[in-house]
Amino acid sequence: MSADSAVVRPPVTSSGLFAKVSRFRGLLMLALGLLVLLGPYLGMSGYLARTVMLVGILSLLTSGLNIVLGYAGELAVNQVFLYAVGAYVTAYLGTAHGITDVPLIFGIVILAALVIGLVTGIPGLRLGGWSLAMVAFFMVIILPSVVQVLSKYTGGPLGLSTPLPTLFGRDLGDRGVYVLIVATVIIWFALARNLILSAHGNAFLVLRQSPILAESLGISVFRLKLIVYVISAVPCALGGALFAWLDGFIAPDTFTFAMALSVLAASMFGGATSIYGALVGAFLLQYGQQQLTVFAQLELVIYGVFLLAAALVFRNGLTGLFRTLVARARHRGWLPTAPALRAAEQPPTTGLEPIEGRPLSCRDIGKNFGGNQALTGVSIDAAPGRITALIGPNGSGKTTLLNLMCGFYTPSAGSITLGDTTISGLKPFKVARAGVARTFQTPMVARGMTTREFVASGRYSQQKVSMLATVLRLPSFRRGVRADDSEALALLELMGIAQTAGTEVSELPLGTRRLAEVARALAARPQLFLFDEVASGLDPADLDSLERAIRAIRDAGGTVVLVEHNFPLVLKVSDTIHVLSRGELIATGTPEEIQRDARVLEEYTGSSGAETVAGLEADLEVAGTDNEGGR
Ligand SMILES: Nc1ncnc2c1ncn2[C@@H]1O[C@H](COP(=O)(O)OP(=O)(O)OP(=O)(O)O)[C@@H](O)[C@H]1O
Repeated sequence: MSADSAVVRPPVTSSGLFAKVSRFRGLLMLALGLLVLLGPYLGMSGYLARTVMLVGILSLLTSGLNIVLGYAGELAVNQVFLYAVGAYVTAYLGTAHGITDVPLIFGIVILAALVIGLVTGIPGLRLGGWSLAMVAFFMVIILPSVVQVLSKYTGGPLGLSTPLPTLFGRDLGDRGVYVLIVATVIIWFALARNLILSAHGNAFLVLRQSPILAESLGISVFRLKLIVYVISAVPCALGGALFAWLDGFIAPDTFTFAMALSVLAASMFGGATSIYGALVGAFLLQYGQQQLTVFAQLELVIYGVFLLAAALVFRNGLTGLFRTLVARARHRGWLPTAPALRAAEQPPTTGLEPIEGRPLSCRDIGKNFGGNQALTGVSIDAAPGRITALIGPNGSGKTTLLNLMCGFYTPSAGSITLGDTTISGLKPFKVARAGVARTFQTPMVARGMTTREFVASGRYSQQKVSMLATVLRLPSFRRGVRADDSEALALLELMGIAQTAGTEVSELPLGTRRLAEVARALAARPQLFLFDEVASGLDPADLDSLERAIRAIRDAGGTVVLVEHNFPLVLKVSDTIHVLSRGELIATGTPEEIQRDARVLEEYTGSSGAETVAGLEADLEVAGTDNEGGR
């Protein structure tokens, strides 16, 4: 199915207040930004202008933390270090070398941020989680010592004065600095918004919520986290340069641990996963600081209270609270609901474009979990254009074998090949990129994405639209969005759930989520499909859709491996069935052969083969029910 032949992007059907506000939200934000930008020319007081500038600078730092915490899930609170680097580089170049040109300084500062991001991020992210958080804390703690050691350049405890910036040789006065700061903030948030509201932003969401899902989408978790971490350094360093120009003087006591906490508090209070939450949080913190003298005396205590309040009362900050209230109001009918995406007015798609399935071969596979021998000498094959089922009682090793096929486990013995490629031992994201897609026993979906976006995320590793094209909204970005949309909608239609395209995927019922997962797997256009108990929890209508989809994949030439407890489905769709018991392969055959296999009947029913097929089905069905929602 090509993007072009697929379903046309469905029209938005609702009108009214919501649609109008959504359509003009970008314009409203821009108008608000312009109003603030022109503030000094419209009679804004000097005090208010300074507040706006400080809020803007703090929001840049908070935005840096939001990106790394809210989207990469890493508590890297090193924004103040990068802020200091930006400020000192600007001050030093201005005083020692007379370099004050804004684009040049911005270029140097961004480069410095990227280098520091890479140098600290590579080891920090390799160690992961708390180690990275410690590296980040450590960077802030050692800051005064670094300033002292480099006092020849930093002025040590005495600080450095900073000449005013120039733009192409012309001095920027106080108003010019104001415009520069506000314009930088507006541009940064516009670019950040473009990145977050894109396939890359959706990949960030998946990355934070489920590294396992990210890897099975072909995303290198380490690489993407590093990219997010490095990007997050940029606004912090720019904020430092702007602060140096704003105050005209910098000293080590500006870059304190308390400031690091204020950035964390602003992020928590505004909402770490909201694009504009950084502005809300920064405004509250900065305004509070200026208005309440008690703030100066009890700074750390107040930040602590802010953090506690954010953690206990509204975990996604004020913007999250706002979103929840709006959702509730919509639910109760007090506000118009979001525009529903209508299924395309076309008959359901019944076929797929040809898939170049490749043969899967597992040879003498053994898997040992610290003394627990989960698999021993298992050899199975799965051919393109055929459905190969893997059945067996609970604990017989089916999921272990599936996890070996997709790289989540490495075999203790034996090897797995897909066509000519040995995939055993490869990292999961490399196996995914080699052409393997899977679903999970408990569907893995990311919160904050529509079903359409979730299905399109299956295409991410083939994504050819760069982050640069995305933030600048170049034509290639728009082409990518159109292709993603039409492909995702066509696949949702194939699964019979096109009407859910605009619904939050994590809110779908279990059965529909399973079908969305199959559509997501299909979107990756893999050669090998691994379905892990995909039928459990489906009602008859969903089961029909699933059966149709599995057959469509087979008929298109895909290689399908089905781990399943739903025996009627297995019997209906499979070409070959492998039966595992206690980690060993006990039978291989067609559905008819397996139904008559004495060893299989004995394994399932405990008898020597006299039991009926109905008894076997019943046993397998019970096993399926027991297992539902297992992992
Ligand atoms: N990560 C792990 N660590 C230790 N043991 C494991 C691990 N994963 C699986 N096992 C063990 O391997 C054996 C096979 O488990 P597996 O989940 O593959 O069985 P299964 O056939 O998929 O069962 P089910 O139908 O219940 O999903 C079990 O004894 C299980 O306890």
